[in-house]
Amino acid sequence: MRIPILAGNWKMYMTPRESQDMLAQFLPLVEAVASREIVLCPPYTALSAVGELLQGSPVKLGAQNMYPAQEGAYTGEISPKMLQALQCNYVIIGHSERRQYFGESDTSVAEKTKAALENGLTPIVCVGETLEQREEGLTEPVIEIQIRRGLASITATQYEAIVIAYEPVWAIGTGRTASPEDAQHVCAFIRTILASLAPAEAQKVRILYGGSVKPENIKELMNQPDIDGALVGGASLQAESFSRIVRFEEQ
Ligand SMILES: O=C(CO)COP(=O)(O)O
Repeated sequence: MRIPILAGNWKMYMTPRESQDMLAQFLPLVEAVASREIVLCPPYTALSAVGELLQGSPVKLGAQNMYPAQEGAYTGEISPKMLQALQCNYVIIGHSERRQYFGESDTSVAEKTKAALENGLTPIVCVGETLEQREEGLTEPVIEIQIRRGLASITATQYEAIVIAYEPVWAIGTGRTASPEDAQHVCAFIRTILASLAPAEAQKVRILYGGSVKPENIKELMNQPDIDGALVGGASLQAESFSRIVRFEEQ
């Protein structure tokens, strides 16, 4: 039984003050919700404020990125040790925006995934094809390479502790969601690759879908057998829409 995860990626939005306002509305709306994990990934500058507000609530804290070393002369970077000190449980690794704008590669994804696990953080490893790749029929090979290379640094038993997010690049922030069937198809494909890498753990790995998830489409996505949750961008910034996504059965 895989416990669903509904995770909000706030990207480069939300000051500490704005986060406070959002949480004041959001937390009462989700406090009674059981049998799922709720995760918020604010920007670094709001992690501390959000972490304090989440104490005693069922909502967990995640970061959007990290550097794969404990400390050192890496100006501008944040380490797993620093995230741990703020009681972060999750960290997003290899988001397509980081790959596209900041030169992240499958190699850096592999290093960061390993470092996250070694430091007790659950990595949410992002994969996804571009529109061009999809139109050329390359979705499966692209995803397969991202998974095999991005997870190359971990052992089979560590698979149980990772989360994968399938985020087709063409669906992110575009209002264009993958159909539930298309998303299911790719998530099932991801699980077959995981099964070839870690046969005993593949059924336990949570696979999330991300890309224009909204209250209106979450229920159908969650009804798919291989979709175990969602990684939500824009719709996680408002208490009303994200709480409805968290309470997906009621939509
Ligand atoms: O990139 C995403 C989450 O990581 C998805 O963003 P949107 O939900 O805004 O499309």
